[in-house]
Amino acid sequence: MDDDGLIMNFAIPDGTQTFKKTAPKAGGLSWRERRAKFKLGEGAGPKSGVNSIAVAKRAPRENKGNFNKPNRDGQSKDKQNSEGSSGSQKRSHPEELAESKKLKFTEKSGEKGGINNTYVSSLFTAQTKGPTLEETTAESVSHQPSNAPLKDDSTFEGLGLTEKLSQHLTSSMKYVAPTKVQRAVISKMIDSQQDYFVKAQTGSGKTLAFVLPIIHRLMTEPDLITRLSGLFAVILTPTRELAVQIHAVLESILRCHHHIVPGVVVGGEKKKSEKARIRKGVNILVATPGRLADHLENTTSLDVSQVRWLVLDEGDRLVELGFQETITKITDHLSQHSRINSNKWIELPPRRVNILCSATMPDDVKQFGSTILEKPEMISIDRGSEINATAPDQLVLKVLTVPPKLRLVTLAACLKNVPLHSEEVSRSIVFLSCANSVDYHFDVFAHGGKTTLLKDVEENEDEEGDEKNKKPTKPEIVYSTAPQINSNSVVFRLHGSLSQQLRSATILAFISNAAANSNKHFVLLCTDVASRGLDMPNISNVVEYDPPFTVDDHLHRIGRSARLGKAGEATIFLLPGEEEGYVDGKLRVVHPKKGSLRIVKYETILENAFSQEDAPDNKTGKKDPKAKAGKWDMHATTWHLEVERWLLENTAALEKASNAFVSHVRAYATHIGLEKMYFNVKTLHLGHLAKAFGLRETPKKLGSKSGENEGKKKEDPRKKMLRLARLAEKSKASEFNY
Ligand SMILES: Nc1ncnc2c1ncn2[C@@H]1O[C@H](COP(=O)(O)OP(=O)(O)OP(=O)(O)O)[C@@H](O)[C@H]1O
Repeated sequence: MDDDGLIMNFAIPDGTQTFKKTAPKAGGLSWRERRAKFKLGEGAGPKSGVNSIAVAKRAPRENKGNFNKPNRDGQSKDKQNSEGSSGSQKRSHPEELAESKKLKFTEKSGEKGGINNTYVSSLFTAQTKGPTLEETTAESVSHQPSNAPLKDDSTFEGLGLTEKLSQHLTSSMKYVAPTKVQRAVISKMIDSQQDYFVKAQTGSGKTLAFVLPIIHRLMTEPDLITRLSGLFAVILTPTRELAVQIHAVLESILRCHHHIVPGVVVGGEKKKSEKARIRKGVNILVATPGRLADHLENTTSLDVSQVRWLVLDEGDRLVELGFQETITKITDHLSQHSRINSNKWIELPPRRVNILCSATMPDDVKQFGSTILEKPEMISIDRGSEINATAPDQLVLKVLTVPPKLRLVTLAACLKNVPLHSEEVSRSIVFLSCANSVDYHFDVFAHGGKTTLLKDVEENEDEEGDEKNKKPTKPEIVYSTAPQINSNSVVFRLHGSLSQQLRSATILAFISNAAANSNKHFVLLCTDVASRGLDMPNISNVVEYDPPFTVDDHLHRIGRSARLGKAGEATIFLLPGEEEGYVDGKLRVVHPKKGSLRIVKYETILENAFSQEDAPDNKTGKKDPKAKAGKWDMHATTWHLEVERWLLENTAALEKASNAFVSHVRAYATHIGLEKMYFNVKTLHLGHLAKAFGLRETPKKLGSKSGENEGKKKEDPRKKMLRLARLAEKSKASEFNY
């Protein structure tokens, strides 16, 4: 087990120290110099913004009311520790005077100072380590989509599917032609009994690729198959949401042939109604592994003696999440209980066919797969090799190198910048590393907004009506308007610690295309629980706010956009320094198309978003009297100060911020060994990072509580390392990812 970073991660920071860097420091210009160059036209930014640096130097008095102390102070880096004095706040924003007392701002130099030894550091400080990556200035190139339906004369019927099924696909479901992976898999599976690995890019239609040949064979069986005929196919998925989604796909395809019945069993609270459904009979069962194993053990009516297909969808994720043991248990059970009789159901495969499917297929997954699959054939549609997976060609990835302090405000800016569509909903997905961080950031954007509770949107009972869903003890929020983004945004959250009812209600509300939602921007904050297989409409942008744990996770996350030939965009946040090496080291390999990876300056994003603060308010049509044209950096600072102020006034929110920060750092420490050269917890500037959580100092609980270990025997370092590694591994599956 790789211990790198784990022990260091739990060292106690004092809020002022920066960790000794093990890798060379990033060079590059200071924020001020870059900004000045940018404004002089050496960058590509628009001219609307006023050069606050130049203004500051020419007319310090004019800028006295500016929160942005670094601008005012010119080059004296060491004296730039304050967002603004109470006097300065009074001038630009009178109502903030009272607040400023609460904020205990200090003008003292250095990082410490102020009442209770608190300090407020500026967002835009010159000492911030700046990005070194060169901005991409070349014209952006657009590429032909690599995951679209085929444009040659391929048809579903031409692949051998029945006329009834093909017509249903084209007429009712409006699927004109198959995709590459569908052509390859359907033509093979339609009459073979071979096992397959299927690897194809995200959004290329893999679900239909394995589902259609199964349905076709069940439909064409001479003896009519009905729900009473038995269970013939099992599809396993790593998440409940994906299972529910695949079940919905099956239901819509089977509208053309009602005799075949699909079912779904997932973790949650409806075991009794699941049992009832199984008892009535299902022919294709979609399940999460744990839940299926449970039913195999406890539901006597679940007869698996006729199972002819086992599909492991997102197979690599199933392995990563440690489901191998459960899956092995399931396959052993299936094998032991198999009673396939070749005289019955003569058109179905005479043995169980196994398929493992994903956009990424690391070696260990293939190894594990080979223990279940028998002499499998690999069907790989990726333009890369069998080993390397790539992003869809048409997807554009924007890389933003953002100094730690500016992360939160830059995220807000990204979300503010998403264009709205008068006819439909725009959607963004923001990936964070852990559940605590999702909850906290939800509150950041939602505070002051109007919330919608679960009881307002949930369905009252299961379709069988034999089990009422348990009511949560306290009201759960499904979504909220997000005034901290703008008046058109609505924010949602999804992670594994939420109740299943809330998770389902959230997905349903997020993908709703109700007319009333036109011109709205839906933002889903989530962990990697939403990174696999979920197919959601109109995702304008996927934001990887926290870096992925592996480059495969990156491909799956961004794959929520640019699906089935549609254009798509993703943005990844990196920190200046070692993280920038991730671009050439990993990202360019999986985004090989020229111009598909673009380095973008965070200043451009901030300027676009916060210059808008000068625009008339959508509702009132009036301009904000406080606004100063083009002073995006000041507006950005004000936005961030509002967050800090809210935290100071709200102890529960402050506690959440602190927990989120701690979980975030711990999650960061779990990056895989191979990628630790880019994501090394030892190189994080914790103080600056805390600022991006609205905190003025690093939470003490990151390390052990003071005095906690006094008098205790010093733990053997090797044992400690192993203990912490085990702890991190354990929590990885629950707290961080799932
Ligand atoms: N031939 C087709 N024509 C039109 N739309 C299709 C076709 N096949 C699939 N789709 C649609 O394309 C979308 C993506 O399909 P699917 O979810 O199966 O992709 P995937 O390859 O499994 O992606 P991921 O790797 O992210 O799980 C779905 O909305 C699906 O309904």
